[in-house]
Amino acid sequence: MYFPISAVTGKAVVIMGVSGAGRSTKDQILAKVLKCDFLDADDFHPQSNKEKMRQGIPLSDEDRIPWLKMLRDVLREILVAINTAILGCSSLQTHYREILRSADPDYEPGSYASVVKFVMLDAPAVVLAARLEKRAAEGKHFMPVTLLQSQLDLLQIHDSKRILKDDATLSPQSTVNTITSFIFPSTTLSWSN
Ligand SMILES: Nc1ncnc2c1ncn2[C@@H]1O[C@H](COP(=O)(O)OP(=O)(O)O)[C@@H](O)[C@H]1O
Ligand SMILES: O=C(O)[C@H](O)[C@@H](O)[C@H](O)[C@H](O)COP(=O)(O)O
Repeated sequence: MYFPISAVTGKAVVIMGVSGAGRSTKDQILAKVLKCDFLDADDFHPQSNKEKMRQGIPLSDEDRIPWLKMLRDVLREILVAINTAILGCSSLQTHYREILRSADPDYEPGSYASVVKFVMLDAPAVVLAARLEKRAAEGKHFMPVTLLQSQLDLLQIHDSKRILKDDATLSPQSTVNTITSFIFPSTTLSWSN
């Protein structure tokens, strides 16, 4: 199927939200459909951060900021190479998102005018808790359900006009369609593989 490369160059989309919102699931589908790089922020956490979360201790700014700066640097390399990336990252606070927005070398702090865009996956806490419990019971993940409340408490979306909200209870295909038409309006999607 025809896929216009020019429609998806030099952009980054961060799929944000609390644990269990479905970031990893949807990012992977989105990156496949858009044929672009996919990054999972969890892969960039130092072992100490993962161990902390495994023990049910929420991360602090001191834990998150070096991790976010590393993600910013990786995104910047992609943007400078005029490529596109989808990043799944909690990005719970406004100042965390500012670090990621500054991956755009032209970004003026506080302006929100960055090629790094945010989409928040939003779901009721009861849905999130059920997903995390199921995932943990399957032994698939280090993140315990007991950390969900701390994530919800930390979630700050004062800049919500700059964030596309998406209903995380809908199917991944529906989310991908919403995100694609918002961020890459001229893109022809290929669902073939
Ligand atoms: N739209 C959805 N409907 C039902 N279950 C979902 C949906 N999205 C994700 N899940 C399930 O919820 C759990 C958490 O999803 P995941 O993508 O790992 O979330 P996150 O990366 O945001 O923590 C996984 O077990 C996944 O299979
Ligand atoms: O900022 C944080 O506190 C973490 O990044 C956190 O938000 C993230 O959810 C965990 O790393 C588990 O992530 P997943 O549930 O997506 O694997």
